[in-house]
Amino acid sequence: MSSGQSQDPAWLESWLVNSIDIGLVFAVAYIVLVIIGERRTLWMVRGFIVLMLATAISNWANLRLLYIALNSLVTGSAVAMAVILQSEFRQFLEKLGRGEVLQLFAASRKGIPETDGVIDQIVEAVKELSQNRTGALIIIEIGSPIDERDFSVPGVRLNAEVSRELLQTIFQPKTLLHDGAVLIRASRVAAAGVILPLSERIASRQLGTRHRAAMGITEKVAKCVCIVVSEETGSISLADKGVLNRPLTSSKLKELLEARSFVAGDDRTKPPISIDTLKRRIGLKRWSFISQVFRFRSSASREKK
Ligand SMILES: Nc1ncnc2c1ncn2[C@@H]1O[C@H](COP(=O)(O)OP(=O)(O)OP(=O)(O)O)[C@@H](O)[C@H]1O
Repeated sequence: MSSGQSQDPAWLESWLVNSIDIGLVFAVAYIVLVIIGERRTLWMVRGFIVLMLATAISNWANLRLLYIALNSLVTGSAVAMAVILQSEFRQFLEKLGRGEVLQLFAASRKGIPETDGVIDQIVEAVKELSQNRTGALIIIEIGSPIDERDFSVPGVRLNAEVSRELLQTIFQPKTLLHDGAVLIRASRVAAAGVILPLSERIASRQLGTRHRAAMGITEKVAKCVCIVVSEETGSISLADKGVLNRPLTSSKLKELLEARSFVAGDDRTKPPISIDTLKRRIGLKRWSFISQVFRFRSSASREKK
C-alpha cells in the first residue's frame, strides 16, 4: 500500500464501508446459523453461504464467466430453499412481524415437552414392554414437528393423550397398529404404525430392522429421539442423532429423556429468552462460527461414517 493511497480519505472511506458491509454479512450469517436448530437445514444454509462467498470472490477477482454461473446458481438455490423451507420461512416472517425477535433464538432450544408426567408414562410403558419382551418403537419429537415426508409411511393419526396403558396396548402383537412406530408430538400420541427410513449402517449383527429404523430417523431428523424395545431380548435402546445408546435400564432412559426435556412446564408458558442467556449462547458459539461455515463437508462425511 502506497503512503499516498493510505492518506486518501476517499480510499479510507470506501475501505471502511466495505469492512462494515462484510462484517454485517457475517453477523447476519452467524445469527441465521444460531437460530437454525435442525441439522439438515443447517447444512443447506451453510452450503448456500459458501456459494454466496464463492460468488463474491469470483466477482472480486473479475472472473466474469464464473461469476455469472455462480450468481445463477445462488438465485436458483434461493428459490429452491424458499420452496423447501416454506413453513420455516413463514414462521420466521410471522415472528419477525409480531416483533418476537428473541423467540427466534429460543426456537432451537426446545426440548421434549414434559407436561403431566409424559416422560414418566413413556418410561413406565417401556419398562413393562421390556419385561414382557414386547417389541416397541417410539419416536419423540423435540420442538418443531417432523416433516411427514421424512417418514416412509406416516401411519394412522391418533391424537390421543399419552398413557402407559395406551402405549402398551398399541404394541401388543395382535393389534393392527403394533407394526411400525408410535409418534409422540407435543405430549400427545400423534400417530401409530409409522414406517421409518432405515439406516444404512449396521450397529450390530444381532440388531435388525427395528433398531435400524430408529437409527435411520434420528440420522435424518435431528429434532427427535427414538426408543426401541427389542422383542427378542427385551433390551431398551435410545437412538439420538443416528447413534444407539444401549442397553439401558428404565431409570437411565428416564434420565436421558429428562436431559433432553425442557426443564419444566409447557414451552408455550416459558418466558422469552433473556438478553443474558442470549449473550451466553452467542459467546459459546463464537469460536465455532468459522468452522461451522467452512467445515460443513467434513462434518457431513463424519456423520455418515
Ligand atoms: N422401517 C421400519 N419402521 C418402523 N418399524 C419397523 C421398521 N422396520 C421394522 N419395524 C418393526 O420392527 C419389527 C421387526 O423387527 P426385527 O426383528 O427385524 O428388528 P430387530 O431390530 O431385530 O428387533 P427385535 O430385537 O425386536 O427383534 C417389525 O415387525 C416392525 O414392527
